[in-house]
Parts: sequence; C-alpha cells; structure tokens
Amino acid sequence: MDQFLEYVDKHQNDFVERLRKAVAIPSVSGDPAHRPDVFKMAEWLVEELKSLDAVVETRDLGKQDFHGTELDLPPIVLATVGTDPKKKTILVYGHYDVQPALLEDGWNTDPFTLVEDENNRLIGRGSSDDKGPVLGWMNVVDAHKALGLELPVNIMFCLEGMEESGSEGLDAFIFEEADKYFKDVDAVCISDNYWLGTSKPCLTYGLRGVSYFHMKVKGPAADLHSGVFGGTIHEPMTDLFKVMSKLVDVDGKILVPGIYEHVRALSDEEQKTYDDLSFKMEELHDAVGSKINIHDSIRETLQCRWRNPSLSIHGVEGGFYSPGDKTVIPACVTGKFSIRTVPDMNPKEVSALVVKFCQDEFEKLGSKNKLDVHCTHDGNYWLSSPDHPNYVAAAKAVETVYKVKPDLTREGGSIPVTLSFQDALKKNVLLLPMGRGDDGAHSINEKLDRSNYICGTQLLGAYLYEVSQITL
Ligand SMILES: NCC(=O)N[C@@H](Cc1c[nH]cn1)C(=O)O
Ligand SMILES: [Zn+2]
Ligand SMILES: [Zn+2]
Repeated sequence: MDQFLEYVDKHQNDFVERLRKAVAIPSVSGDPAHRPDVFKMAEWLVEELKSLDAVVETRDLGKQDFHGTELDLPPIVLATVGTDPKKKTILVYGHYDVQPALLEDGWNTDPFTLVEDENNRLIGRGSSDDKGPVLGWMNVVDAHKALGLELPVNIMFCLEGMEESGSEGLDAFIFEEADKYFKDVDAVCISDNYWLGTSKPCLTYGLRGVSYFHMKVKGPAADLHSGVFGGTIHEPMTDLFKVMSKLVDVDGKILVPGIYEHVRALSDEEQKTYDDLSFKMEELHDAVGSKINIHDSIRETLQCRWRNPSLSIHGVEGGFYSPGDKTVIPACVTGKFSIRTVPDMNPKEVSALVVKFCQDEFEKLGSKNKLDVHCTHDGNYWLSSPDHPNYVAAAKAVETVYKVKPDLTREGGSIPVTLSFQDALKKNVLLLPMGRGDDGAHSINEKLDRSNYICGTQLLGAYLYEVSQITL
C-alpha cells in the first residue's frame, strides 16, 4: 500500500489534469440542451476506463418523457477491473452528471473550466459532486497499473448519468442485474457525499429520502398585459404564491397535516450519536456564508438535517425573472419544491398528503384557474449501521491516510440508489466521502480542495486494501 500512497502524492498534477478534462464536459442531466454532453461524458469515461485496462460496457436505459418531449436516457457505464475469484469484488457507484451551472448564477469563474485558486481549491461544477470522487477510483486503478501492482480486490464500476435528475431507470436496472452483472459483488462503496465540516473525514451511514413536486397553475391562454387585465382576472402567479406560502413556516416546520405522523421517535441511543461530532456552529456559518441558522445548537441543527423532514421551495418556472420591470401576467406558472424524508416516512403517503393539501388550499382560494400538482420523482431514506466490517475497513483506511478516527455521520441529502443496491444485492453499502462540508455542491463556485482529491484518492485505495483483509 505504501508504494501506492507515495505514487498518488507524486502524481497529483496528472490526476488534477484528469479532473480538468472531466469538468470541461458540461454533463448537466436536468437540461435537455446539455443531454448530448451527458452522452459525451459517458463516452469519455468509457475511453478513460479502457485505457486503464478495464473491461467496459454501456447499458442503454431507454427514453425519458421530459414534459412531453422524448429524450434518450444516458447510459449506465459498467466496468470491471479484475475477476480473480480469490479476491473480493467491490462495487463502486458514482454519477457523471452534474447540477446546472451558469456564470450569471454568481460563479466567479466559468463553471466548466477547472480553476485552482491560491488556496489550492479546485473550482468547477462537478469537482466535488461527483466527478472528483469518480475519478478518485480511476486514479487508484491508474496508480496500480503504472506501478505494475496488483489491485487487492476486483473493482466493479457502475456509473450513471441521471443521478441529479431522479436516477430514472436505474432501480429497475440494478434489480434486473443483481443476479447477473452484480452477482459476485461482496460489498458496495459510494463516494458521493461530504464531510460534516472542513477538517475531519467521516463515514456516513444514513441519508434522507427526497420527494420532488411540481405545482402548475394555469389560466389565461397567453401572457397578458397587467395594465389591461390586472384586477379583472384570477392570476396564476398569485394563486401559486398563496398555496406555496402554506407549505412551510419560517422556522422550517412543514405545515402539511399528517406529514410528521410517521417520523421515528428519537431514542436515547440515537441521542448519543450526536455527542462527539467535530462540528462547530462557525463551520455551518462559513458553509452558508451567513448566520441565518434556525437553531442555536449543533445537536438540534444536525437532527434537523439528518433525522427530521424538511421542505424546500426551489423555484418557479414560467414567471418573469429577468432584470427590468416587465408588466406581465404570466399565463402558466409551475412552482417546484421538495420534501426530504426520514425514517419511517413513506414516499407514496407523503405524496398523497401533499397533493391533497395543495388541492384543498387551492380550492379555498375560489380561483377559476386550474391547478395540477404531482410528485415528479421520489427516493426513499436509507439508514444502516457503522458497525459492519465494511465500515471497520473504511475507518482503518481513514486512520492510515488522515491519522484520525472518522466521524460517523448521517446526511441530509439523498442518494436513492444506496437503498436499491442494499435491497437488490443484499450486501453492505458504505458511504465514503471525499469532499468537505463547504464544497458548495449544487451551489455556485463548487470546489474540491486539492488535498481532499489527492488524500481522497489515497483513502479510496487504502479502503480497498483494508476491505480485502477483512471478513465481510
Ligand atoms: N450528492 C448526492 C446528491 O446531490 N443527491 C441529490 C439527488 C437528487 C434528487 N433529486 C434531485 N437530485 C440530492 O439533491 O440530494
Ligand atoms: Zn452526487
Ligand atoms: Zn448532487
């Protein structure tokens, strides 16, 4: 392992170049205009993996209905490095699509040009979520190939291009392939989340689920002049804002009746898991860039992030949002919001409660406009245990690379495929993050510190050595 660790340190710049090439492909899955780039990213990965002597194949997932337009779904990229029956097989999952990013959103530099700043932060969309970690696994293979070293395990890659847009088609694929392509898998490792703070690595054993909603209000046949029609018609945007404002309180309390009914009670044992975490309120302030916290204590803040549901309002499609003072009455507007779900909420029940509540609130307005509200995608929460040998192996790897014991964390974000792998393969799934809590994933100026990328590559490799030695 030492040879490997040293090689990674010495070849940092080669690995940064690999990340530069990946970030340059704007593989935004949520924007149809960028769909060809998502395919380009898949092709780039295929070539890169082939150059590392992996056996690579792609699987077509069919079509996506994008608001009435049929789009090709990006392929699953499958790759295998080694098929030695004497070795364990570790499945690594990652995604090669990214969240949207525009310079005018407030980025300081072009989002798809990797820039290293004076603090050695590698800035660019996808650097942390999730291109850096995906390339981290490839760097591990690369280093072994260059050194002429055997990998301690067989590695299987499963890379998707729709994670940021609901992972369409992936669940069915995983269950279909559980006894086929994935039949030899001994354990799963996913590097697609973040440290709690900025200084200490962590292993993550829980995620919230997510249920995403679109609420459309339409009335006039076309956008109208507010001077001519204002005050004479029911306005879609007014109706939408009225109903949206009923969803959540300023202190984050969700106002949909029944939503908290199945939230698991906090046990004494669970309370203890919040005792010794290395996270300070200042780190939250720094990550947010402001002191707008609802709760004053770390305990309450983390409980609200990890084990309580939350509702976020994301945006309105169809409304006027450009500079200037356009006096328009938008004809059709769609409000977008999501609920992060937790044990023991059921996505189907959540959806039924939300839809009924919105319809009831709209009904109360007495508007002649039309409302359509529905859940566009959902993914369940996931909760595991950090006691499993797969986690013990990862903890040892953290100690080797970082000389500290990792924090054991849950996370507020969602990676629905985690539960699918666990259920379909009946194997342990470990979340082993590379980036820091302040990386700004999904936000502007997303970054991955060079040290996280390089030590993270070492960590992923060290984990493979440790897991090869342990009985799973
Ligand atoms: N790094 C994981 C991540 O960002 N997951 C997304 C998943 C998602 C669901 N719907 C849209 N994206 C997240 O928002 O948690
Ligand atoms: Zn991600
Ligand atoms: Zn993401």
